[in-house]
Amino acid sequence: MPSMASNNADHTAKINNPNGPKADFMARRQAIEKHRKALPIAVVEKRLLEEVRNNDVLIIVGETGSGKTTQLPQYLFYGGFCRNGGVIGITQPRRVAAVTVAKRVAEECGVTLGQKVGYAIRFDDATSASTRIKYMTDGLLLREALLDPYLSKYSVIVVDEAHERTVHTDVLLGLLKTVQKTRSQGVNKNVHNRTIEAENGIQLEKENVVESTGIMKHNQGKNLSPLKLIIMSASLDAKIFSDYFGGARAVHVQGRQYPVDVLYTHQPETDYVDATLITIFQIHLEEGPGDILVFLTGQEEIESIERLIQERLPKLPESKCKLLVIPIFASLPSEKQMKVFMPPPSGFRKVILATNIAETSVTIPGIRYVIDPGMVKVRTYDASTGIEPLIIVKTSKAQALQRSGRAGREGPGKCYRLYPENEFYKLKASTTPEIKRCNLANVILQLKALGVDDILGFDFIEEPDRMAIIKSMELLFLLGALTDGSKLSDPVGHQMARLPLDPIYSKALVVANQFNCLEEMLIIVALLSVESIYYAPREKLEESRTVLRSFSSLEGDHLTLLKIYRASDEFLEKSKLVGSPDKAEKKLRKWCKQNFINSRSLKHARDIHSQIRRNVEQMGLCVTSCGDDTLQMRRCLAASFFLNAALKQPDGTYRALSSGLAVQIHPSSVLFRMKPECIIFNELVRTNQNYVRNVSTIDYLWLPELAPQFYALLE
Ligand SMILES: Nc1ncnc2c1ncn2[C@@H]1O[C@H](COP(=O)(O)OP(=O)(O)OP(=O)(O)O)[C@@H](O)[C@H]1O
Repeated sequence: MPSMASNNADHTAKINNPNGPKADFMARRQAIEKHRKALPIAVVEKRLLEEVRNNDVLIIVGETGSGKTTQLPQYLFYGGFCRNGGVIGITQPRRVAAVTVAKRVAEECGVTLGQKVGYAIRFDDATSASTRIKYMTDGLLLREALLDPYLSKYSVIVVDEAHERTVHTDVLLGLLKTVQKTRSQGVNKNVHNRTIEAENGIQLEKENVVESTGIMKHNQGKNLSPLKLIIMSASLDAKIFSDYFGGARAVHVQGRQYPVDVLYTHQPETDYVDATLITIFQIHLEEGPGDILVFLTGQEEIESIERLIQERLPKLPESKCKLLVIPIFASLPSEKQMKVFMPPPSGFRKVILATNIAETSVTIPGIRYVIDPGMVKVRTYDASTGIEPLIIVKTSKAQALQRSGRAGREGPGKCYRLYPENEFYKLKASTTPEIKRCNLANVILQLKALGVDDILGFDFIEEPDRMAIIKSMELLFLLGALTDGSKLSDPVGHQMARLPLDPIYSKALVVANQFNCLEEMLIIVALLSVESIYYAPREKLEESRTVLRSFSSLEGDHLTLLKIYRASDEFLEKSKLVGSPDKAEKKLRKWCKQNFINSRSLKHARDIHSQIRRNVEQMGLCVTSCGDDTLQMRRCLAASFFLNAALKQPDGTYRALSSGLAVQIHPSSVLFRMKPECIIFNELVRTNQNYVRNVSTIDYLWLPELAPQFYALLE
């Protein structure tokens, strides 16, 4: 039976070579070289280098798959841009792209990953002193700027996939604009003991910064070279970026490697999940070899389609090959995410069910067919209520182009858009920048930590809503992160800025330290940071409720979550005593299934837990436990989440105290039937009703006692 894996030219080199592994290696290198030379960007290599030499800021727009992400950094390296030890930094909006592209480029350069070519993402640094081409997330580069405000080790920074306009990309652009200006003026010649208020309000040369960071000390008196800045994408409105950088030059790289045939439905689909399933099976039964990539909106949808495929597969007419379904979404542990990049076993066709995590930059070997239902889940923010609902909306044209661009990377491909063609033309050209639709508390915290005092005066590429800035500042003030003078408070604000969490959760950890229940809060925050850890198939709903009752705490969902986590931890530790770690993990997955727990979400929460535990320990906080004192724990929850308190009304519904919204306890909560007088909650779900999830019961009188800064204002 022929392998359905791919028609990848590179794969051919993997076939066992009778002349041994060395010949295999040579054949693969030759295939890679041939492939590189055939990329559309290869013919403009010299011109691009000239453009970078002549322009401090360059915008590059080129078709998906033309070779921007993998090739340009190599051209720059060989073009002499690392000559004085400078590093070429390339930012990506997503971790998975940073990792996989770095791996590919290391392979193309014939070097070990982490040497000349490396990557750095949060909690995972595969770079060394010899790294010259460094892929990283945009968020990571922002964190680097906290330690090294000049980004002094970089000679070139490439902001890739800028069209995504993540909040990190937007803030980074503002920061880079200032850093570039400062570096080109060479003001750093007399770095120490001076404070220069640069444009954007960033204090680049504060004495305390110089004193407090080794990197800055190292740079004292050193003449930093100018910084080159490149902004790249396949689907970018170059004008916005060009205007922002004072009329920066934009160049277009023409041509794509392989054609992608785009197909549309005749009619709008009423049920896109069902239409997706039908399309998967149709391709599988009727089309030639090649793997399938499907874009879905989130973990729950992916898991439900995964189940439906497995259910319907046996009923299909016999096909030449079998289907191997592999999910990929952000909260999946990274070793599981990497599975999508591996070739399937012989005789299998891969179907990858992905969120928009696989939408940009990545090349998944073997993909020939893309299914795009045209929907995406986005977080929004309502500044008037402070609510951040996740909603499912239509993609933009830019996203649709990126999605189709995941096919046609190793040969001609097909993209099935599950909507009529005229709908495509009605889509928004690009996605609304995240900064215009998100809670800005985290951004403000980071900007403050960078020394930007005047947030309203910061030169954003597109201004966020003033109201959203003010509301987010208010929130930070109420959380104690800002002083009356709007400076980062000491130590709370500084501690919060160091934690890679939503500010409310960062504050909860700081508060828990004071309540002596940091051990418990670390677990709770980790569990609140993942999608639901419960998993109950519809047909087993009653059974799951009975099983889960054994973990229920009458005091609420937070303590219930804590019990589940501890029970799973105890089970895992016991299993490790009698078997290998792998076997213990396997047993834990079985335990999860029996207890209707989503083992993927639990694993993700365990990873987050160990990461944030390391963070707080590095910050010098002491991880102590309040033991069985659940009263203390609930007081700590009230002190942490006081902004999300709600009071029972005579009709049995609740009124959220900060927004005034009428809400109800979600049926999945352990408090759904009990209906206590006063609650705090962590999530608001908007369907036809406003439901609150992750709820605990508290005493109303605790609120003015533990959060007088807010409840005194309400009086
Ligand atoms: N991990 C990989 N495995 C196999 N081939 C790869 C890999 N990464 C890249 N390629 C090949 O290199 C080509 C260029 O990829 P690259 O990511 O540089 O393009 P791009 O122009 O940046 O695309 P996009 O705009 O979609 O990010 C791909 O089309 C593919 O043929």
